Amino acid sequence: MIDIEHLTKRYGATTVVDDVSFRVEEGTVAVVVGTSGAGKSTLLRMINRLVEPSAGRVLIDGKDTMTIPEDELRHRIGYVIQGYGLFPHRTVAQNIATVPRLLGWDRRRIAARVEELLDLFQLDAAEFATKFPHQLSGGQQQRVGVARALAAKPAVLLMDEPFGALDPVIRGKAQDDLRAIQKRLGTTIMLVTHDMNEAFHLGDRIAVMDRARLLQYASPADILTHPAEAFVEELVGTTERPFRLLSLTTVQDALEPGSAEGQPVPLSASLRDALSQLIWLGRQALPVTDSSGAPVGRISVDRILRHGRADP
Ligand SMILES: Nc1ncnc2c1ncn2[C@@H]1O[C@H](COP(=O)(O)OP(=O)(O)OP(=O)(O)O)[C@@H](O)[C@H]1O
Repeated sequence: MIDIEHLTKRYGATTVVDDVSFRVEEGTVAVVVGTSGAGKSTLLRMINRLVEPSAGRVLIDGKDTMTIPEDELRHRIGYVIQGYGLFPHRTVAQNIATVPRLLGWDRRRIAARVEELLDLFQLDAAEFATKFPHQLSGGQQQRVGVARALAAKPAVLLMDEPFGALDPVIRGKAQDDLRAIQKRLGTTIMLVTHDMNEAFHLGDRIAVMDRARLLQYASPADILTHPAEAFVEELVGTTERPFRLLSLTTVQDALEPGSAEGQPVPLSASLRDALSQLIWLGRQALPVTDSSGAPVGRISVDRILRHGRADP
């Protein structure tokens, strides 16, 4: 859990983060969005004290970060930046082993951890452990960067535009993978991005910043349906609103009893994907199946449209 309390950063007469407070609950993902120069990266970097706050404080699991030695703090908090910051002359295994080595883990424990992480990130150890960063694709480097940040099992992971350098297809996959790994490990994540789709895809909570101030901190659905200020509404994109809302809800939440003809939709699909399939196939309703492929009901255009309204 991260508690940010009245956090402020000034450079001379300029305030770049202005009295920001919010809590990131344990095991959840908070995404910080906002325009360029809003203060997002500075806010993130105050969590691990790469930037010293001018005022306010940060507590991690209730402990004031000022009472934790800086080295220890950075070992306890994973940090991933755009470009991944991999050491070019170290192999993938050596990169991943960086923090465990600094912490004095023994060789066998480090080797086991590296293998475990390569496996988790779907990188075949026999092929990748001894490669150097320049021998990897952007997507593979990105995975190694996140694996390295997670090596010492940090409770908190900070990510600054972690997918910024990836093309849209790889980016979507990397986001899905991160979400799955985060759920599995229960890591608390604070992630900075420019990309609203990414914010809605990954965030349990979204923090909207503008000109050093936090304008709103709320769930994606709340940000969409109750934007605190005109700026938030604008940032979310009014034409995108219903589609974003539909992406947040699964077929399970709009399931109707009964059956329908046609290609079935999985229960776990988003309403956006279900609507897309309904439009494409020219149907008013389609059957729904669970993960075993068994029919469990139907999904209809009418029901989906109700979920995309401002006031359902
Ligand atoms: N070391 C510094 N000295 C002076 N000003 C700084 C320093 N670091 C950041 N700033 C200023 O603070 C403001 C916020 O910067 P920050 O990088 O936090 O914004 P951001 O929201 O992350 O922007 P972007 O999305 O473009 O990365 C900017 O106006 C920047 O110029």
